[in-house]
Amino acid sequence: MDTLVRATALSRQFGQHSALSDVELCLERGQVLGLLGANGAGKTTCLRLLSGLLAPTAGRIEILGIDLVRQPLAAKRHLGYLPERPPLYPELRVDEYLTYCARLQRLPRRAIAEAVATAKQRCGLDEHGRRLIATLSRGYRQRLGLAQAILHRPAVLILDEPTEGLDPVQMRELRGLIRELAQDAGIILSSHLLPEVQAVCDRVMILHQGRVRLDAAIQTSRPTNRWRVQLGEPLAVEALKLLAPVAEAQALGSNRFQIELCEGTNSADLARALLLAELDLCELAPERSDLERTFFDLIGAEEQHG
Ligand SMILES: Nc1ncnc2c1ncn2[C@@H]1O[C@H](COP(=O)(O)OP(=O)(O)OP(=O)(O)O)[C@@H](O)[C@H]1O
Repeated sequence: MDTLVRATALSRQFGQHSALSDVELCLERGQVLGLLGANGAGKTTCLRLLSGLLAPTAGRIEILGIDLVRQPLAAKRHLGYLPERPPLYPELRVDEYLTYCARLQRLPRRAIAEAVATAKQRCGLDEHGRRLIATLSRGYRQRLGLAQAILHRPAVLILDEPTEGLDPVQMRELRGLIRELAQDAGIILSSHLLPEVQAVCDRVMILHQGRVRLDAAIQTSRPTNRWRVQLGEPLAVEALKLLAPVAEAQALGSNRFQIELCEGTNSADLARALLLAELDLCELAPERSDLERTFFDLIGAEEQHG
């Protein structure tokens, strides 16, 4: 395994407030690690520590084996960082901005034009080099933020809520780009959106009040095909098991059931089968994914909106 980031016993206090406590984190090449948590859980603090923008109160961070606190310049050479709001200058053109960032990254002068062209190409900005940043849409600003983060081809990319504020099409494109970038790098991103983490990450760390509550691989092998059904009147669960689309059924109450559908069938097949059996269907809703259930079990439904 090629370990890119290792954080041990990482903590950060703000006065008396403990924003992050005893976090252990490990990122391998090719991996996308998602930090998931409600507002104020400590995600941004964690990412700012890992990117060297904030000093830890305690603990150690190694980037490709280099101590980030003791050798910040050497370690940061391997890091690309996209903060929640990309640091853009609206009065500059895309090319000017990326050239400026390449100089800040101390890329050799002769390598700058090619690095800018490659970053633009990877982020779908080929046609936009001459545009003023002030005139870019939110999605394109985010792409530009990502382009500045990958200019120097870092081994580690740290992305703070990368799809925040994007429309669904832009979101999908950016997720595709993140997966593509992960082919030869390691990526840590934060999000408070469960589907986002499920769509793009291999591992998830759930943070709650600054502590890691779960660190686990994401199961992508089989999408859940479980549904919650409420009928107008009580029914024995065995009767449901006889319906063609139903692979498994479990009673949650006299008229409420959790149903697992057979492969190749969907909720419309289930609804049709229930109606054909002259059952009074009151509600049919997708069951929460495993990650969603875990999140709610660990953190509590009320914190989701906190
Ligand atoms: N500079 C600071 N000074 C004081 N407290 C801070 C500072 N930065 C963060 N905090 C506190 O640390 C805690 C964690 O904040 P953080 O921004 O890391 O959470 P988050 O998970 O990124 O939240 P969000 O999803 O809202 O961005 C919060 O209670 C926040 O108020």
